[in-house]
Amino acid sequence: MDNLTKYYGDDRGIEGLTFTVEPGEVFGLLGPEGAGKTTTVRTLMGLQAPSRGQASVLEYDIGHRRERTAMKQDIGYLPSEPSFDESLTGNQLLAYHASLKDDERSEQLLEQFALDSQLDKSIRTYTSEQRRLLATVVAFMHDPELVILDEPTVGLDPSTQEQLWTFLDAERQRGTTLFVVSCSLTTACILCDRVGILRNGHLIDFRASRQLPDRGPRIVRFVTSDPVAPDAFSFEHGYSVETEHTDRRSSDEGRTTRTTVRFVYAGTYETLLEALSSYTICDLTIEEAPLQELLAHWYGTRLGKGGGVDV
Ligand SMILES: Nc1ncnc2c1ncn2[C@@H]1O[C@H](COP(=O)(O)OP(=O)(O)OP(=O)(O)O)[C@@H](O)[C@H]1O
Repeated sequence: MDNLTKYYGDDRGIEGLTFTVEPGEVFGLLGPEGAGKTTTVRTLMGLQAPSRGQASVLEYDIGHRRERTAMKQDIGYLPSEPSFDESLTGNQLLAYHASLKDDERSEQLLEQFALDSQLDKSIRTYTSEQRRLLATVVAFMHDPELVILDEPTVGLDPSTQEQLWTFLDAERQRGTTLFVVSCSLTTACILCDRVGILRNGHLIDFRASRQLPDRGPRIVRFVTSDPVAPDAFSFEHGYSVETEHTDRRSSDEGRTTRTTVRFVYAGTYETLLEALSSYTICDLTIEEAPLQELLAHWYGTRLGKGGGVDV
């Protein structure tokens, strides 16, 4: 991409994106909601014209209609929300795609994703997981050199997510180039060799996988009746620690103080559980932190929609 820019009227989608994804690389374009990820994919796929700049996908210049058409047959594309003609069966859909771009491995992929028994049924009857896996088969069936994946694991249950990560990791080992667009740091940490951070339409940084945590950070929130020292959760991989004390009436008519501790944590669960084990825990939740939390930590600012600075 060379200075790839897309404006919607006066609204900026992306501006000045310049970078190259190397053959065989798994590259992650990571950004919060509204940062410009979908704009980048839609522009690369030739679904909308750039306002300025240019890009080549494999050897195809996206500025030329014929080259865009040839490019779409050569690469694989997994949209974030695959849509199909619901009246078709899985077999009919695959036959249609095979007629457009060849079929070298759908049989193997269908077996791997346990979809082979579904193929005579209409897509209308598929679960959302089965639809996503069917779209994955369509994206990889012609054994493309490059696959563009838009939010590949959003909305999948944990076991299907795991299955897709394993599949994509095997694809990496086969040498397929993957361009993964995601707002999930966990997906980026697990899959990518390198990520580009998109914020407010600008690419602000690149990080190699060794500069990423092992997993996406979690928000840990727990409530304890024990006193908590102010620096108790200043771990190497913990940050944004907040504590709040509340006074409660207890059952024996006395009063108890409870402390709620919330922090963002990107270390191992063993270290976390060891730190928590010295407290009487009244309540505990651990959930994936939004990407904004990590970007705020890395770049020292609170980020709003699109990754812009919240003021
Ligand atoms: N069709 C459109 N018309 C006007 N503005 C748009 C259009 N599509 C996107 N934008 C704007 O461009 C910016 C980037 O949006 P984009 O959808 O590319 O971000 P994103 O990172 O994909 O976000 P999300 O994760 O929510 O899909 C946002 O400010 C958005 O409001």
